[in-house]
Amino acid sequence: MRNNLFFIGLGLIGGSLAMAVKKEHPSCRIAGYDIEPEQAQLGVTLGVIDEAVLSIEDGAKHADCIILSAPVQQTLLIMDQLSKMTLKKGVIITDVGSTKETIALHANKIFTEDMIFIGGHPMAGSHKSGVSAAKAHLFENAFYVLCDSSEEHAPYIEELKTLFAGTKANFVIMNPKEHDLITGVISHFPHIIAAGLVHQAVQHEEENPLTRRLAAGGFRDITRIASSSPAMWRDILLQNKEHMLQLFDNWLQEMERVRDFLKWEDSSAIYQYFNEAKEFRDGLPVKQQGAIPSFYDLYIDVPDYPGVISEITGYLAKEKISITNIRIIETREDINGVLRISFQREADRERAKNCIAKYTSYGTFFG
Ligand SMILES: NC(=O)c1ccc[n+]([C@@H]2O[C@H](COP(=O)([O-])OP(=O)(O)OC[C@H]3O[C@@H](n4cnc5c(N)ncnc54)[C@H](O)[C@@H]3O)[C@@H](O)[C@H]2O)c1
Ligand SMILES: O=C(O)C(=O)C[C@]1(C(=O)O)C=C[C@@H](O)C=C1
Repeated sequence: MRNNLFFIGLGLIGGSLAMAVKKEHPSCRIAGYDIEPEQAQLGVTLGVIDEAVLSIEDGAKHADCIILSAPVQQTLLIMDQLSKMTLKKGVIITDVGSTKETIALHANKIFTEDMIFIGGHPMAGSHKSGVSAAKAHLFENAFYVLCDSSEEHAPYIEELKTLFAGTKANFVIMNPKEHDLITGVISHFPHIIAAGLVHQAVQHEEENPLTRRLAAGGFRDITRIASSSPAMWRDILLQNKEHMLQLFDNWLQEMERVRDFLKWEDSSAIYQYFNEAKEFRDGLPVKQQGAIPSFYDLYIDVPDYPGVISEITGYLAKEKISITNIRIIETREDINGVLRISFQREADRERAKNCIAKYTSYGTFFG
């Protein structure tokens, strides 16, 4: 068992992985380095890591396994630094980056055979950044891609899976190029669209100041990911440039196609367009996170009075039930509002339903 772990870049993903490791293997000693030392220090305060080190060299020389969890362009630079250091023979080096091909090619070029590089990508996350947002269960049921199919590395891959067993993720081996193409479609390009929709609203706001205030459920849902870290997404796009450029061409054609349906008032084509999308979307697995994290929603019929949100969250806090999101869907004078609370796990939603029934007479239903 590899007992000394070293995380470089201690934000949402590094922190979450460190917590999952510690939960499964309490005897592991986890050190962390972050270019912003207060992040690593916060990691110690929050119990995410055991020790914050002040340089990469300090943490790397004793490590049995090094985890690179910084934005992907930074990962390349950190790899360069590691390749020039004296590390433990047979050290496993892995990363968590959202892109895999450039990193894999770089590792092949610079690491000696005593440095075992296995590229990785736990495919769940959030628009939040920083170690304070880290959660041990972030990757539960998500896919955890490992990009290494070499026979010689098979035993090391097994070691890594054992080390990361606390993530409760589903490990899959994938070719880096294939990984970048698929994640380009279902993760990277959608982030461009979300940011694009926000830019469109900003332009409209100049002429119609009500735009921001009217931005309701649909706009908020589809643009949630526009709140993600700009540095992280800049790096991802730069590393997945070729696939992204192709996806831009496909997207422009797709928008032309639907634009024509509308231009010619082809109502059956418009219906078909939405219906096909709905069928695919409705068919996505809901109990598995995959790259699209599932949120388990609970709707609560609540009276419309100031303080109702804190009443409900108070009951949930009493029973230590964590929520990921909360929103009033509809509030009008004199009628009930509907409060939507999202949970990361189905079990939490079930507990919340029972909790609300215990303390109130408000109706609840699942979304
Ligand atoms: N956020 C997600 O949803 C998600 C999901 C899966 C994978 N990833 C990947 O995980 C990695 C980290 O993303 P995150 O969401 O944890 O971001 P984050 O911003 O929460 O954390 C990244 C941390 O890396 C630090 N850092 C930056 N440059 C560094 C350097 N040169 N040396 C040391 N530390 C450095 C930052 O200060 C920050 O604390 C990225 O490569 C990203 O592509 C993100
Ligand atoms: O849930 C989110 O906010 C995410 O953006 C998570 C998300 C994704 O696109 O699904 C983002 C990047 C990752 O590499 C993996 C997961």
